Amino acid sequence: MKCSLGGLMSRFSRLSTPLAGLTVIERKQMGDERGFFSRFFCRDELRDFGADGTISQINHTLTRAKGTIRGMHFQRPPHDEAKFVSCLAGAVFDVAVDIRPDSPTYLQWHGEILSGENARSMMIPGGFAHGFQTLSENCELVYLHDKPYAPDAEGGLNPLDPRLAISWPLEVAQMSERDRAFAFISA
Ligand SMILES: Cc1cn([C@H]2C[C@H](O)[C@@H](COP(=O)(O)OP(=O)(O)O[C@H]3O[C@H](C)C(=O)[C@H](O)[C@H]3O)O2)c(=O)[nH]c1=O
Repeated sequence: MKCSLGGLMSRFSRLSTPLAGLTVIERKQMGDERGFFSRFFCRDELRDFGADGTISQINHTLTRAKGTIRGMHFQRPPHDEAKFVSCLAGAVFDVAVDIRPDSPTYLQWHGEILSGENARSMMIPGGFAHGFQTLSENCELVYLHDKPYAPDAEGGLNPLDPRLAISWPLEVAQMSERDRAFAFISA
């Protein structure tokens, strides 16, 4: 059964990125005088999310200060998770880093602005580290994960690592001690 009101109209647009497997999904908003309705996720249409479009966990974060960086986080295999990242309030510069050892774009990054306004999500397969910088105050993000949280399998890259050279838009306002402590990648 198609995931739409009887018709075959897709509820999402897809934008490709320079990193294979990393996709930007744009939610279509069906507006009327009251506001809009949009489908946030649809397993049938987004079956390429993770293993088979299955959602294992949904997380929600609030980041209060503009300029804060969270990341760059990942889980090691076999817990390497796909993430569907959306910003419902505020705006963030969302970044994924290719950490697939055999990838031709290994250690390359791609960034997108996600905001409540632009209705965009980053669909990130396993094999990427993820992080973001807030571009406004009080940013709320929702993450869909295709695998459960596995703290013993957590890893991270330093968001300020010169080897990654991520072009963060703002001065860094806040980072957790844990994120600051991630070692730089040796040359
Ligand atoms: C990720 C996660 C964390 N936690 C606990 C662990 C800590 O006690 C607390 C905060 O965790 P952390 O400081 O890792 O939160 P963030 O720095 O926002 O990390 C997240 O943001 C970056 C950008 C991501 O991409 C990851 O999804 C996620 O790591 O929540 C859980 O209980 N379940 C979870 O799935």
